[in-house]
Amino acid sequence: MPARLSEDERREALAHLAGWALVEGREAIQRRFVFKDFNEAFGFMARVALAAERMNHHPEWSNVYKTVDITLATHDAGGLTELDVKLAHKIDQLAGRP
Ligand SMILES: C[C@H](O)[C@H](O)[C@H]1CNC2=NC(N)=NC(=O)C2=N1
Repeated sequence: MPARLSEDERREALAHLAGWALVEGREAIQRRFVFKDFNEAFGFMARVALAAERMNHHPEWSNVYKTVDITLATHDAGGLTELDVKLAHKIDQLAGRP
């Protein structure tokens, strides 16, 4: 498991992740994705699930109809690592919203 990012590294990573924000009171990042309908939302989740499994790095997420809320953190490290940054970029790409 990679090491936690320093504050500078976190700031630098966030600067390249439009749409993602630090979670209040916790070392994690979050983003909301709103799709056209449930089918689009769930198709996206299926693609993210496959990518996450390949990386062995998994999101915390919830889905209500066409909205998917995602939080990323590296539980084993107790904070943010490069794995979260990598998965966030992959998720943006899969959502078609880089
Ligand atoms: C045993 C297994 O490799 C670990 O539990 C992995 C699985 N997926 C994971 N996903 C996330 N987000 N954080 C982790 O620390 C993590 N650890």
